[in-house]
Amino acid sequence: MGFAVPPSTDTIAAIATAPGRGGVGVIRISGPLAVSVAEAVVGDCPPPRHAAYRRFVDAHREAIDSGLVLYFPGPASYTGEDVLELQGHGGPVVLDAVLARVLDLGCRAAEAGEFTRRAFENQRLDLSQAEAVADLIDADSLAAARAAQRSLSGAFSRRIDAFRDELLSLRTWVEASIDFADEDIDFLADGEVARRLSILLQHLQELRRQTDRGRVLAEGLRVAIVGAPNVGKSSLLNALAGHDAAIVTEIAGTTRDVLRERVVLDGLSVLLLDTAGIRVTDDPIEQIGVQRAWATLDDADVVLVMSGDGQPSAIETDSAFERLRGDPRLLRLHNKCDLTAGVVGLRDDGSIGLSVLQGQGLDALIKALQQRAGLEGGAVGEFSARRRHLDAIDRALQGLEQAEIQLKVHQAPELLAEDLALANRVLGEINGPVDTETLLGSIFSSFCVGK
Ligand SMILES: Nc1nc2c(c(=O)[nH]1)N(C=O)[C@@H](CNc1ccc(C(=O)N[C@@H](CCC(=O)O)C(=O)O)cc1)CN2
Ligand SMILES: Nc1nc2c(ncn2[C@@H]2O[C@H](COP(=O)(O)OP(=O)(O)OP(=O)(O)O)[C@@H](O)[C@H]2O)c(=O)[nH]1
Repeated sequence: MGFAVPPSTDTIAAIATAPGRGGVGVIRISGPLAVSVAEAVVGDCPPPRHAAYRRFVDAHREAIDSGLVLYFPGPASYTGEDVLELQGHGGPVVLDAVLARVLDLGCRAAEAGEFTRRAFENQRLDLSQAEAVADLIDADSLAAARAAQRSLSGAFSRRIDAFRDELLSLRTWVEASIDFADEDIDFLADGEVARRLSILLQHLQELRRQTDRGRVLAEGLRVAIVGAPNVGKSSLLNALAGHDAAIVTEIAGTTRDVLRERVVLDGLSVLLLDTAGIRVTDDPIEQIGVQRAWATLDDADVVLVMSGDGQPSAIETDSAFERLRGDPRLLRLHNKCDLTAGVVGLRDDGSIGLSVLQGQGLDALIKALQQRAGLEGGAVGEFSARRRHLDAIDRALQGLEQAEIQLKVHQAPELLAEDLALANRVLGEINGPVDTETLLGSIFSSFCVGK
């Protein structure tokens, strides 16, 4: 695809198991020195893909550890290069000693995510599959892990590729029609292009919905809480988190900064955001805090608006919240129902009655959040995804909408073809190859060392 990475010449090594004590600890080595490291440390290189039990020796032939050795010759390996695994005892001192020996033999300590980066560069994985490796490790619910596993095995990549094929076929057709334009056939007039374009748009919108579900699975549903002072926002946060994550007091305005808390609610990963401090203010220092709170709110998937039962919410009464009026992300909560004997749980108008103090109505809230995530009633996400992917799909959608305008309003087939090409290019960033070091760096640096 016009994107060549020079073969890696150095050999990388790292402890691949989690730091600390463990039953077994694995040292992973990838690169051209793999075979010679095996010969030096265990005396021989075992046959490919067959575990062999050996002593691991230091430079004086004294045993540091004993364990299993595995050799995967490239390209049929995780990284696509020669890979060696030394599976020893999982003690930190032992593992450090074996790693030090391997580094002495000419290997370099791997950076975070470098094994997977090599797998990507050697086309063992595409970019969204590489991201799925990290999402699988970071999964905080079984549903998230399953979705990440599906993306790792290519479920998401195939959907993107299939859509790009569809896009390409329309583009080829449009471009061919442009070439034959002087044959006096008005190809736009028969409506075929318009029909196919509208089907493409529908397909991409459906893919966007599924990608958003996958993003929520992998990254968690972002749930912000707003409301007047003292209505019980922090109490709700603590009740959902199951511990005192926020400070609860009877003094109004206790919460000063944005609090974030990741919780798993009935299998749904949720990032709770307590955005206190939104008010109209002339104080420049306060304004910074207010801006930060708004930025968090703008990013939220759901905005919980809490008021005392029977009281109007801050959205109605407080001009600072004006811009949230009518926002489809709102979910209204009426708290302190214990004081009013108001209806607890889901109400006819879609709002929810709670008594956080008595732990009532929380299950109705969790159910409503699951519904907002598109994952209620045991629905499964087909794949995991990230905000980066969603952004690319959004830009592609804009391209297709633009294409529709070119077609309907301007009847400009050349511009239409260009918009289709743009949509295709943008979607290409999802699976790569991409050659921007910043993007690759930001993706792989968030991995563990040894992955
Ligand atoms: N010991 C160990 N366990 C591990 C890993 C590892 O590297 N080492 N993994 C590390 O992430 C995961 C498994 N991932 C892997 C992915 C591909 C290949 C591999 O050798 N692929 C070849 C051959 C495939 C085959 O025989 O069917 C290939 O794709 O060509 C190995 C591990 C989880 N468990
Ligand atoms: N009766 C009753 N009191 C509650 C309930 N939930 C919270 N409270 C009380 O209301 C008071 C305020 O609760 P917080 O959770 O601090 O309220 P907040 O909205 O976070 O307040 P600020 O941080 O000041 O904005 C505390 O005394 C809580 O114990 C409830 O369901 N019923």
